[in-house]
Amino acid sequence: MAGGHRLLLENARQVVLVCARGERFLTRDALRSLEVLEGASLVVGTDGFIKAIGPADAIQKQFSEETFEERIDCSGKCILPGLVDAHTHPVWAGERVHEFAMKLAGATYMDIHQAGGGINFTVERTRQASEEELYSSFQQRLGCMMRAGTTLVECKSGYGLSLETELKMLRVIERARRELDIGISATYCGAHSVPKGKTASEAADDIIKNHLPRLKELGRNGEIHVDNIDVFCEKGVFDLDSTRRILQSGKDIGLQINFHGDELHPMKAAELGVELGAQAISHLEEVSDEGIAAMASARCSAVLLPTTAYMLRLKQPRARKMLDEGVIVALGSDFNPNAYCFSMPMVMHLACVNMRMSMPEALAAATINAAYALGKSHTQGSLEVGKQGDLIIINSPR
Ligand SMILES: N=CN[C@@H](CCC(=O)O)C(=O)O
Ligand SMILES: [Zn+2]
Repeated sequence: MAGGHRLLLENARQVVLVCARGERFLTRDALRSLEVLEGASLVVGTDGFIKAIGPADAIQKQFSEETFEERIDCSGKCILPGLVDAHTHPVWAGERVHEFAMKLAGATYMDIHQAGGGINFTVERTRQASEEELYSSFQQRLGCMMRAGTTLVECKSGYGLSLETELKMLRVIERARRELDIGISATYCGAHSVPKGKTASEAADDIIKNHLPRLKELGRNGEIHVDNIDVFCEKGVFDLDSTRRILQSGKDIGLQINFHGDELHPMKAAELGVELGAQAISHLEEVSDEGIAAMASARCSAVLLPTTAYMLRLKQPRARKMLDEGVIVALGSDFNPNAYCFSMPMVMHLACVNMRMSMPEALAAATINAAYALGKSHTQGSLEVGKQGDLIIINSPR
């Protein structure tokens, strides 16, 4: 239709752009206050991209001759960029409620892991599940995330460990990427735990010799698109050397490095990530001062996960120090059978209360900086002309 557009959002009390000058991330002073327009409207074109944002009367004049598939009166409401969840484990079968009871009785995450529970428990259940079962529960979980305002989510494999089940999980993620109205950044996390009967080094060899070449082939054929490579770099899981080998091999086939580091023990994972050119490192409860400084200068983003520290009663990651030193701080829900949280608003709230982030810092960390962690801040994470029309309207004046 000539002169036609998909959507007109009219006369919002506020349009929270987050940033307005094509910034790929926000740090330091830029986090003191975010870009906000009062009494503004926004137009999304038929291609799904933002065509105009501005004062309501100016947009009304500019588009007076145009038609829209849908118009929404946003009077008294607030428009925000869709939230970006930079870290989730959303494809799995079974549940681990008995482990929650064990933790309440005093067991640590690693006690349970070393006894064969935790990730390995979920691996058993996920191996037994059909692709259809996994897709069905995954779809429901994504629905819950969307209802809480998430429009772009990072989704990891990692409850297969064997090539067969890792590929089953990645096919499930690929299907959702094609069929559902939510943006997905897919992560291969075959090094989430060391499979029974193997050492970390043997598992790394298997990944490098068998898993990654197959992923490369499937990517080339257009069957499965994977964006990131992840490893759980932790004492008693993957040591620094195995982590280095896996991440470097993933990078060699074109994947962005985005991994779990310095969570339960100081491992110098941040230093390793910077050395390898990682886009993002998650957790970082135990990161060193040198690791923080290195991440800041390398523009390697820190994906902080307030639900994990809360659930496992860990010490909080040092968000304030990271922010003060100019690290690109992002947030993720860490949704997984151990941390059952779909909601980025809840994650922002925990980041403010428990990690002492300000509200603008938390919102930037859940939008533009989380998009940066996924290498997608050129298209998502703020409301700017030319970016995807991923947005949420909240029934609140500010
Ligand atoms: N720490 C490693 N992985 C997940 C937990 C996964 C699980 O326990 O199933 C995390 O990020 O918290
Ligand atoms: Zn995780």
